[in-house]
Amino acid sequence: MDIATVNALPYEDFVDILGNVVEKCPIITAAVWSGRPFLSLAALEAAISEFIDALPESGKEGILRCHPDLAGRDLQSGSLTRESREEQAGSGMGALNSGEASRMARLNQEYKERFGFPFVICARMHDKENILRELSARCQNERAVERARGIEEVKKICHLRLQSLVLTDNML
Ligand SMILES: NC(=O)NC1=NC(=O)NC1=O
Repeated sequence: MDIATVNALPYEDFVDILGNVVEKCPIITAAVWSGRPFLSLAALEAAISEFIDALPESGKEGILRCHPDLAGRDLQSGSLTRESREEQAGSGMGALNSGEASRMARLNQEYKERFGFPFVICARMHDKENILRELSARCQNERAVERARGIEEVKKICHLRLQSLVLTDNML
């Protein structure tokens, strides 16, 4: 699908197709719909990014809380969204040994207790060793730093999800 097709989508289809580019936050897609027509995929992405940046801290933290833990309960119970399932599988979250799995669970819990929102990282850009290293390191940060870092990661996840749905302009 190219950006012209995206611009021609009725609202329902726009949200059906693009509603999960930010995990479990279709409100973001619903909000940017009124900004069409988008001159390019980059312009659509910028509209999403601007909507997120304009949110108060509570809104940003709400977006982070919509993300399932890496190698967490949702993965164990098979209730991840398709996108998250693919992302987590790709980074080896489904293939942790028992030591790695318990370390992930402990660090995720520690992170969440410290910040009040979950650790979020763009899993497609990391392997499991890197994710564990990042999680351990980022636990030491301040809340404001992690809120901003988590939102940066949300935008990377969104970028890759959009790339898989909409042809980038130079591919037309
Ligand atoms: N807590 C997370 O970082 N979750 C995730 N990152 C991804 O890239 N996909 C997820 O489900």
